[in-house]
Amino acid sequence: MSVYAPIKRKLYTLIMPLDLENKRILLGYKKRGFGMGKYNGFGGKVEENETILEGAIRELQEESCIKGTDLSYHGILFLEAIADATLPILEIHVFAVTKWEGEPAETDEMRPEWYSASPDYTGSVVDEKIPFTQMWEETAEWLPLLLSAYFGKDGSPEHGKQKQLVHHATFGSAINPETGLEDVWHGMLDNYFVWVEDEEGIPKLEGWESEARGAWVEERRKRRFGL
Ligand SMILES: Nc1nc2c([nH]c(=O)n2[C@H]2C[C@H](O)[C@@H](COP(=O)(O)OP(=O)(O)OP(=O)(O)O)O2)c(=O)[nH]1
Repeated sequence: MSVYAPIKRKLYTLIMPLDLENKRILLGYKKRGFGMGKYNGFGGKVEENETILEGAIRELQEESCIKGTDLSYHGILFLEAIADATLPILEIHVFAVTKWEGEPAETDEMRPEWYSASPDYTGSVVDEKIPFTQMWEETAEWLPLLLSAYFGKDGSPEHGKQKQLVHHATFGSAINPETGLEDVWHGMLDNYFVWVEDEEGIPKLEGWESEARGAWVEERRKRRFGL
């Protein structure tokens, strides 16, 4: 009989700078550490003495040298490496930043690069120049939808800003193409994705307290793993 034990969550931020005027997204090429060799937004661990929003603004500045002045909240990624049950679930809070001070510049950790987010964006990853195959696997599930909400045929900055997502993905371990090594954060298995307007009635995430987020993850895990 399995014994159900709630697992810990570790808080991260992930910020996607969007240039609304030129219809571009800024991605960072990670030069070292966790996720080395991949493209992603900017972000990192939330520290004890700061809010999630403060953490987002700090990490954005540390990694890309821009100071965000207009951030929109876009929900949560819950990522779970089931090959190693001792690891915490990554709870990653996603933001877009559409106004900032300063210019993006390379840091020790990240090399920022602009990619076109075409106005004809269809939500398909095919034929897009954004390097989805060199990003974390699950990003291809939600980033096209977010870009489509801002830049797609029916998209607009106002429409984009209203979108929030909940994405719960599990990974079973696979080769990390960037390192060539087996990695528990690869090999996506289950992949549950909703926009918050979804009929499942997810509460507006900004108002979610930590306990409510924890309870939501535990409920999803119980349903999935029958624990
Ligand atoms: N989209 C996506 N983002 C991820 C995944 N895993 C993962 O850590 N991230 C994001 C969350 C953070 O924005 C970033 C990792 O942050 P980090 O390890 O560089 O954190 P940090 O800057 O605080 O770390 P450090 O200075 O102590 O090395 O990558 C994933 O599977 N998918």
